[in-house]
Amino acid sequence: MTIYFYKVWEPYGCFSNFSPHGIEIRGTYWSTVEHYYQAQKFVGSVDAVIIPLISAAQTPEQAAALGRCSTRKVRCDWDVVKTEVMKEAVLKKFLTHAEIRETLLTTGDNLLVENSPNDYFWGCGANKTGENYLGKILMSVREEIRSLFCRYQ
Ligand SMILES: Nc1nc(O)c(N)c(N[C@@H]2O[C@H](COP(=O)(O)O)[C@@H](O)[C@H]2O)n1
Repeated sequence: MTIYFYKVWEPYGCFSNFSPHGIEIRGTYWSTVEHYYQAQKFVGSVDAVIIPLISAAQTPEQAAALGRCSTRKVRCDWDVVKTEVMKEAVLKKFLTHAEIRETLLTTGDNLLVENSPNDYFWGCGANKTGENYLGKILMSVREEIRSLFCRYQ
């Protein structure tokens, strides 16, 4: 079976990076994975000044809008590091919050797919042919958590 998720208020909404589950990474707290991910785009870039603004954004939608500003310069290695950045943050989210960790584990070996109609990298896109990197990361985090917590095996 395939489990599709996208919006926070829909089934399995806790798998979205926009879900309200904070993470602490290297001593800094981020309200959502999306806040962290968007801010990392500017580490070491000439536009690093935007990082505290992204961090302070009231919502993940606002954080994403700031991070997607086309006039800002993203770090030059972003395409190389972005999946690792995402993996670290998603793993931290599920290690931090026990209730959503249980939800992730209850999905067993089902395929997880971010049903984003316009994102063919992190999601499956409108025609379901996208790369689904967020789903792939969630499944690898599920595997890692299974071996760490030794349950549902
Ligand atoms: N829940 C949700 N709402 C949206 O509007 C979205 N676009 C997404 N997808 C997430 O967006 C992030 C990718 O951002 P960039 O395009 O790299 O700026 C990533 O977290 C997707 O999972 N989700």
